[in-house]
Amino acid sequence: MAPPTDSSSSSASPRFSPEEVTVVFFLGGPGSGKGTQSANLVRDYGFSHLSAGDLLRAEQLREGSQYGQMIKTYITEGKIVPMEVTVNLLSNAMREILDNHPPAPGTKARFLIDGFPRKLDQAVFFEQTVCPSELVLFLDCPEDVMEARLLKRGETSGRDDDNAESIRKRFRTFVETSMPVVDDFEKKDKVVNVKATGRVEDVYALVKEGIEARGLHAR
Ligand SMILES: Nc1ncnc2c1ncn2[C@@H]1O[C@H](COP(=O)(O)OP(=O)(O)OP(=O)(O)O)[C@@H](O)[C@H]1O
Ligand SMILES: O=c1ccn([C@@H]2O[C@H](COP(=O)(O)O)[C@@H](O)[C@H]2O)c(=O)[nH]1
Repeated sequence: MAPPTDSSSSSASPRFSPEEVTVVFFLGGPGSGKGTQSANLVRDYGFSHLSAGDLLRAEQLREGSQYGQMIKTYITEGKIVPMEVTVNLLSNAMREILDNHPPAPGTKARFLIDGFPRKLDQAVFFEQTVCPSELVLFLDCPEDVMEARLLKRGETSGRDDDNAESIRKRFRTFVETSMPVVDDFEKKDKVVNVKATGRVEDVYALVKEGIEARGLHAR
């Protein structure tokens, strides 16, 4: 992985300005459907989708990565990888997308950041050093529904953490560490809260309604 850029210093200004990019954080418990709904949002709203979990899994597998074993352990235990690693991966992925696919003149690039921030310090660090977020989309789903979805996904996903024991740990981390992030953004009136128990297309209809009400329109 490239070494941290200047933006990793908390005294630096953000690497990207909100005039240049729109960042939407996409949160929800494990198995709430973030990845599934992200595909719809990419298709209709012109987002670039960045999944923090996918970036970490790719880094884990990258030959020569100094973080590979550490990431594997954190993921299997359902714990949150130290934020500098994740924020650096996200920030570098954003730079690469902007360089390779610059937005059309007069438009801002849109980034849907899936499964991040999972911890309050990550949220603060990202917004200070990478870019402030515009909105937080939150999929609200009970654990029994998420557990059934994840166990089913685990039959084919090959993921180290789609098993009963890791799922239980991920749920605990979500409640104890990630829900406070959602609560904090709620206080700032930045959260679009969507009930995610219905069929994929019904959840997507609610997602669209919620973000359109906040002024984010299809493109
Ligand atoms: N509304 C839905 N109804 C039924 N199954 C769903 C629904 N949404 C997603 N799924 C299925 O549930 C599983 C988990 O969905 P998905 O991978 O989108 O969740 P996620 O929130 O991204 O999970 P994680 O955070 O663990 O990566 C997938 O197998 C997906 O096909
Ligand atoms: O910001 C993040 C996001 C994810 N992780 C770790 O990855 C796994 C899997 O994440 P998914 O979003 O479900 O793909 C998660 O349980 C964490 O261990 C992280 O550390 N930081």
